[in-house]
Amino acid sequence: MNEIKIAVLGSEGVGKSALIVRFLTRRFIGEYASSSECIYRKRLSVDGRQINLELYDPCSQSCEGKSTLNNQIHWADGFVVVYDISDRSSFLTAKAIVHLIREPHLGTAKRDVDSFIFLVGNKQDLCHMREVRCDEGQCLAAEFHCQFYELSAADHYQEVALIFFKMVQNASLGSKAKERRRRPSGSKSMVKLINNVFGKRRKSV
Ligand SMILES: Nc1nc2c(ncn2[C@@H]2O[C@H](COP(=O)(O)OP(=O)(O)OP(=O)(O)O)[C@@H](O)[C@H]2O)c(=O)[nH]1
Repeated sequence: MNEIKIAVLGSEGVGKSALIVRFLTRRFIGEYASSSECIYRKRLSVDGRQINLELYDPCSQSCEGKSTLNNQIHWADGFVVVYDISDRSSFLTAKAIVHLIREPHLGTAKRDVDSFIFLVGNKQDLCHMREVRCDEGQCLAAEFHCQFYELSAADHYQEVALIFFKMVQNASLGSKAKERRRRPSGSKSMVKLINNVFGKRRKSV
């Protein structure tokens, strides 16, 4: 059984939890608890192989047990780096994160050869408020050898699912015999995910 670890990174409010919840439950809820970092687990069958997927959703706000970006980078096999197309500062943060992931000093070969980065411009449904052009995302992705997607967690279940499946597929091809490193604290099952979505502090759209 393969284990694939994917970190979903990006600045506060870009829709990291929305993307993960959309993938895991097919639903866009619109309000997500964000007071703690967590890992969601899912078992998948990809190309006939059983995969134990772990999805890391960091806490952007200050909270106990917060892992550093460096730890997140060392933990993950692949990265979904998210920005909000209607928020230029989130694009700059995404750029900094991608840069950091590609930094040679952070890495071992795992970072340079095996790591996969998908750059995702979320909230495409807010294109009337767009601050980041699509070609800017494409250029950044090309510069850092990432795959690029622009979508809306609110509107596009199929695209969201495709991103995670592709990432798992890529990472599973490159993940054989990888050493396991420190993992961020916190862990949530699907039951806790549901509680998390429905039961905690709410944020409005
Ligand atoms: N219009 C629109 N809103 C979205 C979309 N994705 C997420 N949102 C909204 O953006 C807000 C933030 O979403 P979250 O998923 O909590 O963002 P996050 O990146 O996990 O935020 P933190 O946990 O604070 O880091 C919520 O109000 C979501 O409903 C989208 O595709 N379109």
